Amino acid sequence: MIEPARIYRQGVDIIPPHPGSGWTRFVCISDTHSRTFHVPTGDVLLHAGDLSSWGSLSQLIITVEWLKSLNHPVKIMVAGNHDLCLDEKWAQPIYGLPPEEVQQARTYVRSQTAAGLHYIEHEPFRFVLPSGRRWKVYGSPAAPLYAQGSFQYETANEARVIYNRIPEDTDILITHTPPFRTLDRTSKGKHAGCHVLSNKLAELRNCRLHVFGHIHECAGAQINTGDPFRLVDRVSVNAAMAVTKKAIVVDLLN
Ligand SMILES: Nc1nc2c(ncn2[C@@H]2O[C@H](COP(=O)(O)O)[C@@H](O)[C@H]2O)c(=O)[nH]1
Ligand SMILES: [Mn+2]
Ligand SMILES: [Mn+2]
Repeated sequence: MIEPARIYRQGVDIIPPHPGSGWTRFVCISDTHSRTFHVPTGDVLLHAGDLSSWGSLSQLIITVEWLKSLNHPVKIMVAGNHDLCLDEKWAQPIYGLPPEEVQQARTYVRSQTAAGLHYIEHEPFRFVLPSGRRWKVYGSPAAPLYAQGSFQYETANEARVIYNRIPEDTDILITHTPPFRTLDRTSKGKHAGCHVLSNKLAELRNCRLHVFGHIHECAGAQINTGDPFRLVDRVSVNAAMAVTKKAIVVDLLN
């Protein structure tokens, strides 16, 4: 029997050649914080936020220019709580950024599609690969409030409004925060993921891959199997690179 998902950790596992047109290779990264890395090739690159070190446009540009230089045919990024220059609500009060710089940053990230790089913020993105496989992605930069930062929510109600926007037929979910109790344990032993998001995931019965980051010290991947109410198994990836410096590669059977 062919297993529908295969997971490889850069630098730990030997990553085999692309398994062929019946598969899609996703390269998952997150929390690069204005640092650049060597990452494996693949069909689709997914970045789950904390693009910049401390939220200025110049720091964001370092990441975006690096992502543009990578040769994955489709590249998708969301922001995170560090990416203040993209957040109209908090860039000014927290960081003192003028509204013009926020607009400049938002226009800049949205204008990279010619390089195959797509910025998504609480919205779906659909694409078709040369193999003919269509994928339905949804991306959100949100995370529970922790210190000051961008795109954070304070209450479960706010979280519900954010995550209820995810379409039921989503195949690939990218969020900055982990869900509660999935690869979300901090070095102090706290599960810092979002309860509302973990409840929402139970409803996303087609979701094959969930990529997130944020909790740097819990990077890794796992397959959630065995739930009789799910239509497909889901691969969960905490792709944070801040500690490991390594990407996680997931091959999904088309
Ligand atoms: N106990 C919690 N720790 C958290 C939370 N969010 C982040 N963190 C810790 O900070 C680092 C770095 O996160 P970053 O967003 O600043 O890059 C992370 O690895 C955790 O150790 C939280 O909600 N609760
Ligand atoms: Mn981070
Ligand atoms: Mn973060």
